[in-house]
Parts: sequence; C-alpha cells; structure tokens
Amino acid sequence: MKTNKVVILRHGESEFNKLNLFCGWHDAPLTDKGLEDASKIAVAGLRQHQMQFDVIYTSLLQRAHQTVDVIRENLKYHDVPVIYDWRLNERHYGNLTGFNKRQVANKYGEEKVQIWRRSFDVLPPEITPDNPYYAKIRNNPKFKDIPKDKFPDTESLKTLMLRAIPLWEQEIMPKVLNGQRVLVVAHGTVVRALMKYIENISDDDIMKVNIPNSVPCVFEYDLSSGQRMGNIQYLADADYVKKETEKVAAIGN
Ligand SMILES: O=C(O)[C@H](O)COP(=O)(O)O
Repeated sequence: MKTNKVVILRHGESEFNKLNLFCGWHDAPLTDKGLEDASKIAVAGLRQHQMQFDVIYTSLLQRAHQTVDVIRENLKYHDVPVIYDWRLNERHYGNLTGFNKRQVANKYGEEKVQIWRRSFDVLPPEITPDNPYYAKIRNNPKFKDIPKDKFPDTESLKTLMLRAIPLWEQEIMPKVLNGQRVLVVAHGTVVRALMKYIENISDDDIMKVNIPNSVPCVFEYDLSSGQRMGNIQYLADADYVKKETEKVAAIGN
C-alpha cells in the first residue's frame, strides 16, 4: 500500500504568547524560547522521524516564518520552496487583539473568554480604530494583496475555515495525494481548523482541542483511496505534549 504523510506545525512561542496577550493578526516575533523550541522540539522530532519535504506552506506572519527558517537551516532544506499564503494566517482576534487574556477574563468572566477562544462560531467583537493594533494590522505591507472584501475585522474558527479549507482542498491535498511531502507551518487556530476538517471533529468537540507550540502533527493518507489512515501522530514526547497542551488550554496568569 502506498501512503504519504503531511505534517502540520504550530510556530514556537511568540512574544505575545509569553505575555499572555491575544495576538491574532498582530505580527509578533518569536521569543528566544520560541526559537530554541523550534529547534529543540520541532527540528528534533522531524529529524528523529526522518521527515523530508518537497514544499513548505506557511502564513504571512513572522512567527511562522522564523519557525520555518529554523527548520530549513537545521535540516538543510534550503532548496525546499516555501509558499506564503494569507489564508494560513492566525484567526483575527478582533478587538481582543493586544489585551491580556487573564485581564479580559477578570472583566468578562472565564466562560465568555473561553467561548471567544474556543467556540466554533462565536466571533470576538470587531477591531475598532481606537485599538492600539488596528492601524498596524491594516497597514502591514505584507497584507497589501489580500482582497479588500476578504480582510477581516474579527474571525471565529468557522470563518477562518472558510478561507483555510479551500487552500487545503485545492492546493495542499492534491499535492499530498500526488506523493509530494508537504509541511504546513501555521498557527493554533489554523491547526485546529485543519484538524477539525481532516478528522471530522464536531463543533462541540473542537472546543476541547488545544494545539501546543512547536510539536509536529503527522497525518497519513492512503494514496490509492485518498483516505486518512490511523491516528494523528505527535512527534514529541507524550508527557511534553500533554503539559504544553494544558498550558495552551488554560487562560494563564
Ligand atoms: O492569537 C493568539 O493569541 C494565539 O496565537 C492563540 O491564542 P488562543 O490559544 O488564546 O486562541
């Protein structure tokens, strides 16, 4: 039986992850720890499982690019082409962008914050011009080619899926089923979106899914039927994955 694997990875810890701030489309860089984990966790996992790639897909955001760079540098993937696509950007966090998750929970309640963070279709309030990150995001030159009518002011997992799944179905999956080895380096909500779609996870169950930084997730396909095989494989120590997943699920301090 001929099979092929596709790997999906969330970037390393960003400055906003560290400060526990809603980030979304704000272009925060990785922290030193984020850079280190990209190599110690992501690269180590890929290397240990002898993963090779023909093409890498990523978003327009630097935290994903820096993660890609660490992988390319360490695994000598300089010849592997990188495709940058806005449809892999993190979900736009609306007017929550830039605010501390704990402080927002103290103001609106934990339940409300978890609905904003993890529900399938509840949109955070739209970003308004008085938000300190509004102009930075709107004027980010990297976003200049995004169609005006597609540029979001807030997004839920559902609306993110409306942009990310067509890319997966029309560009990424045909390559995977053609035998190309694809690595996707993206963001927490993008990984949740792809997982929901691939694994057919219900709108309720996806609320419990949290994605740790820097841990490669592997999905295997049977090339003759195009069907998914087996379970998701995480290329990191199980205790590490559990600990990091719990950290992401929590609202933090
Ligand atoms: O955009 C962000 O703040 C993070 O990348 C994801 O945050 P979350 O885990 O709170 O959705």
